[in-house]
Amino acid sequence: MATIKAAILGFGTVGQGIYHILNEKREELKHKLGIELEVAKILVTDASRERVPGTAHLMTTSMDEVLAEPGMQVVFEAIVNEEPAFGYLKRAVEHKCHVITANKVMFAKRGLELQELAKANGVFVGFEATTAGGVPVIKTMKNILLVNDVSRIQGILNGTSNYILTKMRAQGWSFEKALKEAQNLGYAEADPYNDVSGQDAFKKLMILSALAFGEQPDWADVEVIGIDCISAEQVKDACEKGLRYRHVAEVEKLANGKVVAKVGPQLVDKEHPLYPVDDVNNAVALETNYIGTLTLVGPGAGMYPTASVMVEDYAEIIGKRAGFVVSI
Ligand SMILES: NC(=O)C1=CN([C@@H]2O[C@H](COP(=O)(O)OP(=O)(O)OC[C@H]3O[C@@H](n4cnc5c(N)ncnc54)[C@H](OP(=O)(O)O)[C@@H]3O)[C@@H](O)[C@H]2O)C=CC1
Ligand SMILES: N[C@@H](CC=O)C(=O)O
Repeated sequence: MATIKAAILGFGTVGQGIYHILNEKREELKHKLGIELEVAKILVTDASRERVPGTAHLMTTSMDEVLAEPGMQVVFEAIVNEEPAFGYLKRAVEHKCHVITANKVMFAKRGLELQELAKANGVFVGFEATTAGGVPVIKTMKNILLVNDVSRIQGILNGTSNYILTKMRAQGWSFEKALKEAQNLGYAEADPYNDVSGQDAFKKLMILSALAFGEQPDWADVEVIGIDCISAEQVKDACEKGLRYRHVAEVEKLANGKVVAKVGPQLVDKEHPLYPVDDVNNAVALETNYIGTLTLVGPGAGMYPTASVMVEDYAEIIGKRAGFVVSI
C-alpha cells in the first residue's frame, strides 16, 4: 500500500487535534482511502517544547526542512495570521503538495490567490475549517452552488462570542470569566481581540462571500461591531424582556449586483431562528433560489470539531485524486 507524508504547521489546539484524529483513525482511513498517511513533520515556533508525548522527533521550525522531506504531499496549516502562513502554503503548493488550512485571517485575504496557484500546480486547497468550525458550510455551499444561486447569507460565525453571550445570560457570568473559560476550552483565537471585536466573524463572512458571489465587498465599507460593547446589564435587561443578544454576520447581493455586508450584535426574540443557538454553536442560513433557506447549526470552534473537518478535507482530496468518491 502506498504511503504519503504530511506536515502539520502549528501544533496548538487545532494542530494537535489533527494529529490525534489521524492517529485514532489511522487504520480506518488507510482502509477507506487505500493510502497510508504518515505525519512526518510538525512546524512550530519553539521546537524544544514537546506538546504531545512521542512527537519530539517530528518538530521543526524550518519550512525548508518540511519540504525537503521525501514523499511530502499534504500540508495541514493551523498557525495564526496572514504571514508566514500564506508564504508557507505558497511554497507547499509550488512543491505540488495539497494544502488544508484553518487560517481565516490568511484565507479571507489570500484565499482566491492560493486557489488559483493550486489550480495551476494541479493540487487542491481544503478550507472547510476556516469558517464555522465543525459546521460543513463550505462543502454544502459548493454543492448547492452547482445548481442554486445564493442571494444572502446570515449567521453566527464566532463560537467564542456566542459562548460568552450565552454564559453571561444563562449563568450570570462576567464577560471576563466567560472569555477566560472560552480560552481554556480552546475556542478563542491566540489574540481573543479578534473574537470579541467581530473581526474573526468578519473574516469568515468574507470567505463565504467570495465563495457565494465570487467577490467580497470592499472591506472598508463593512461595519464591524463586536460583543465587547455589550454590558452585563444590557444582557440581563434583554433577558427579562424575552430577548437574546446574538452576534450576527450577514452578506447579500443586491438586485443591482452590489455585495453588501455587516457584522454586529442584534437582539432577537424567540421567533427568530438564531434565538435557540447557544454556547459555542454557530449557525449559517443560506438563502437560495431553488431550495429556499437552508440553515446549518453546530460547534463553531474547538479542537475536535475543527480538526475533524480538516481530516475530512484530506479524505476528500485523496479520494478525488484517486478518482473515486469518498463516503465516510
Ligand atoms: N481554535 C479553534 O477552535 C479554531 C481555530 N482556527 C484557526 O486555526 C489556527 C490555529 O488556531 P489554534 O490551534 O487555536 O491556535 P493556537 O494558538 O493554539 O496554536 C497556534 C500554533 O501555531 C504555531 N505558530 C504560530 N505562529 C507561527 C509561526 N510564525 N511559525 C510557526 N508556527 C507558528 C504556534 O507555535 P508555538 O506552539 O511554538 O507557539 C502554535 O503551535 C488559527 O488560524 C485559527 O484562527 C479555525 C477554526 C477553529
Ligand atoms: N475563535 C474562533 C475559532 C473558530 O474559528 C471562534 O471562536 O469561532
